[in-house]
Amino acid sequence: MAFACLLLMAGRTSSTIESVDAYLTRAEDVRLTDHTRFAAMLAQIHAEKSSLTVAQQWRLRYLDAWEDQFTGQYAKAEAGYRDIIDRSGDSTLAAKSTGLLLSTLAATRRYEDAFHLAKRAVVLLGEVRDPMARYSLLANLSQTLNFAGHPEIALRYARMMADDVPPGETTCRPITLSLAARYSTHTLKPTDPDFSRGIEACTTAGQPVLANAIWLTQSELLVEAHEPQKALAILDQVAASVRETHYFPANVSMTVQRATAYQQLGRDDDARQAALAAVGMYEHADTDEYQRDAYKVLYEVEKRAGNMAPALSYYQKYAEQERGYLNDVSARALAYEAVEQRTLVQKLEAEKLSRQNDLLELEQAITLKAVETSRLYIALLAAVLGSVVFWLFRVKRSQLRFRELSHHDGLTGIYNHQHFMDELEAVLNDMSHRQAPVCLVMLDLDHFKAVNDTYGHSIGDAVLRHVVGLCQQHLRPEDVFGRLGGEEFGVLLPGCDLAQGTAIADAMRASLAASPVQIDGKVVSCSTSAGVAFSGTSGYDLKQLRRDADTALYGAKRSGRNRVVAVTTGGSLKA
Ligand SMILES: Nc1nc2c(ncn2[C@@H]2O[C@H](COP(=O)(O)OP(=O)(O)OP(=O)(O)O)[C@@H](O)[C@H]2O)c(=O)[nH]1
Repeated sequence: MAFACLLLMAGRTSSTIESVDAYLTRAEDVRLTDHTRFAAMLAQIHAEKSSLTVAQQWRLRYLDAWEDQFTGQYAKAEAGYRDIIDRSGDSTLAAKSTGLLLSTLAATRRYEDAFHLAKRAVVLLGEVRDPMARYSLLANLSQTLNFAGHPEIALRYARMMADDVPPGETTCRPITLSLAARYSTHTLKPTDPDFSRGIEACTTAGQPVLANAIWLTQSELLVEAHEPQKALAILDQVAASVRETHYFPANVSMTVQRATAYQQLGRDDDARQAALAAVGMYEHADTDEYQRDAYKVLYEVEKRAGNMAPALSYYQKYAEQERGYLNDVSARALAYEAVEQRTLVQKLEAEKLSRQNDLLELEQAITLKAVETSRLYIALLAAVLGSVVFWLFRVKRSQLRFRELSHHDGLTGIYNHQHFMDELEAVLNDMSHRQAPVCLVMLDLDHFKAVNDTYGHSIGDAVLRHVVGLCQQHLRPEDVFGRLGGEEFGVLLPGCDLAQGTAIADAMRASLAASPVQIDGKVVSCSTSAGVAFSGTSGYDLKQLRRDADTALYGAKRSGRNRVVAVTTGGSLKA
């Protein structure tokens, strides 16, 4: 973990060009390798700030933020980086600022913000075209993920960097970050060949901060492996360079390692001195693994010397640091998990929304389908009902028509023989019950065969219809009129005595005789004979009445036609 802290600020080197842009580039390049010069260049360019273009002013803002971060003014640095990310419109500068803001947030223990930003940075990775900006972003992501306790992901980012080293860059940073991640996995040995490869690459690249970080990692592993002599040899070798860079984490790490190594060697005074120097490097109360290790050395040394009071005091401080450090580690892990969970929840919510949307669309589709189906059903039902009604109507009409046909004569429309007889039965029955008078009149056209023969059958039909029409003019609603067949008709006259019945029969006869039919320009004369039977003489029996009426009719024919003959009392006929 010490190595992860050591790498929270990493830089690069470059060349000299004579222009504002070149000047800014040169300042950026030397910020780590020659920080004093960088600070001077920054002051110089601020003096000429008014002549800078907008793009150059944003670059200056970026260098200012970097300097704020380097000098520990994290709030100012963060404001600067966020300003650049949000407003500069320069994707390369925004990517670089995102990377550095990541390390600033981690350094100030705002882990949740840092990991949240790391999530955005991963998205940004796909958008950044500038190879260098992408490379830097990968580096910061690797550091942040390692810091969050996910060295395996950090290692993958470091390998992505190694696979795509931009022109002008070396393998220094990928190796450094890869070693840092591997250190966190506790699988790194101090003899790993990457140490020498990394130190050589970083030294060649003029990156003393990173080269020192690798050295210090190797010595740390040696201390942990209880090989203090070898560790001290490395520390002696890098001491000057570490002091020269003024990089705080490296300086404090080197001092604490030295204290531990001395203590392992039994050089307690040197150990005490180095450990006190390490804790003295902190201006503000803080908790980290360096102080923890320093207080542990102090506690061990004082305990061995029998100084129990200071030993106890150092032990308490050691315990505080240990607790603080562990809290910090778990805070990082918790923050990382919180961001992961939040991202997961957002993703799930988005999926849920999408699913709900799908469901809604499906429901709408189903509703539409249901509406369509209902409409179809309604239409179908209406059609079925319509056809049923139509069918019923037709059936009824057919029934009525059939009844009409079965009750009525097709040519004249009056009752046919059968229905006439049925009606007669009913009416006679009724008359009989009431003992009311009733007459039955039988009509038979005279020489109708001659009409057919002379004018044809169709004119004969027309004459038949004409006859019926004329007769109906003399009949009351309660009278029953029927065609018995051919040119023979019957009329039942309820409530009529013989005289009334005979009179009606004669009225019909006379009307017929006086009304020749005009058809197709032809005048056809027609007469009828009639026989009348009366209930008063024949009774209410249909057969008897019919028989008597027929007899009377026969009498009318026989006595010359075109006349009415009635059956009187005793069965005699009267014209
Ligand atoms: N045009 C037409 N002729 C019919 C119909 N039914 C019967 N006839 C005719 O009516 C005539 C009846 O003739 P007949 O029974 O000899 O009687 P008639 O000629 O009327 O002579 P009388 O009854 O003795 O006066 C026949 O020629 C039948 O063909 C019909 O529905 N239409």
